Amino acid sequence: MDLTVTDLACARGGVTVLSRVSFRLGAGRALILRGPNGIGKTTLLRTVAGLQPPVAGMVSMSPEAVAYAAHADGLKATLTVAENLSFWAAIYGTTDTAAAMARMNLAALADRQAQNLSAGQKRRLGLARLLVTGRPLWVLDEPTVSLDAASVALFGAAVRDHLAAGGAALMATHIDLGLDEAEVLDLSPFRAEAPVAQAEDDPFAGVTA
Ligand SMILES: Nc1ncnc2c1ncn2[C@@H]1O[C@H](COP(=O)(O)OP(=O)(O)OP(=O)(O)O)[C@@H](O)[C@H]1O
Repeated sequence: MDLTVTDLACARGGVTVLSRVSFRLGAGRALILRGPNGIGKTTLLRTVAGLQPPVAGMVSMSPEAVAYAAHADGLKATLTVAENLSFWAAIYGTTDTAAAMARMNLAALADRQAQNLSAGQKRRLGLARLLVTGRPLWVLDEPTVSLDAASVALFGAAVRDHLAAGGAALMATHIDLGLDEAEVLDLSPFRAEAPVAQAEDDPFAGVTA
C-alpha cells in the first residue's frame, strides 16, 4: 500500500480548482485534507478515487484499491442492514459482514430496512461498507456527518484498526478522529490561479493595433 500523488491538478465543472498537489501516503498512515469550504477537498478525493480524471499529474494507485465513502451513503433503501452489507460483500468478493456489523454497532439493527434507519444509523451502515470492501486505501469525505460522539469514537477505532492492518486513509474531516498516525495537508497553497478567459469569450482576442 503506497499512494503517491504527483503534481496533481483537478477540476470541478470544467474549472481547475487545485494544482501541483503532491503527497505520499504509505501503509499504516492517515492524511487529513484541510482548507476552507470550496477549496477542492471533495474534488481531490474524487480524483484520487478515480471517479474523475486528473487535469494534470498522476495518482499511483488504481481505483480498484480504493474504497470511497462520499457524503451520500449509497444504501439500498428496501434492503435490510444485513442485506445491504451482503450485497456489497458480494460485489467486493468478501464474506465477513457479521464483523463489519458488530464493529459499527449495527447487529441489533440487522433486520431493519435501510430506509427505516435514523440519519446516524444510515451513516454507520454506509461506513460499515468500508469494512467489507477489503480494499487498502480508504478515501473518506466528511465521514462523521450525522454521527454522535460514541459513533465517532467507534469509527475512529475502525480506522485505527484498518491502519494497524496495513491500510491507509485519506480524508476530509473537521472532526478529530483521534488518529495519532494522521498528518495534515493544508490545501490552501494549492489553490489554482483564476481561470484565464477563453479566446472565444474575449471580443478583442487576437486584435492588434
Ligand atoms: N458540479 C459543479 N460545477 C461547478 N462547480 C462546482 C461543482 N461542484 C463543485 N463546484 C465548485 O468546485 C469548488 C470545489 O468544490 P469542492 O466540493 O471540491 O470543495 P470542498 O473543499 O470539498 O468544500 P466543502 O469544505 O464546502 O465541502 C467549489 O468552489 C465548488 O463551488
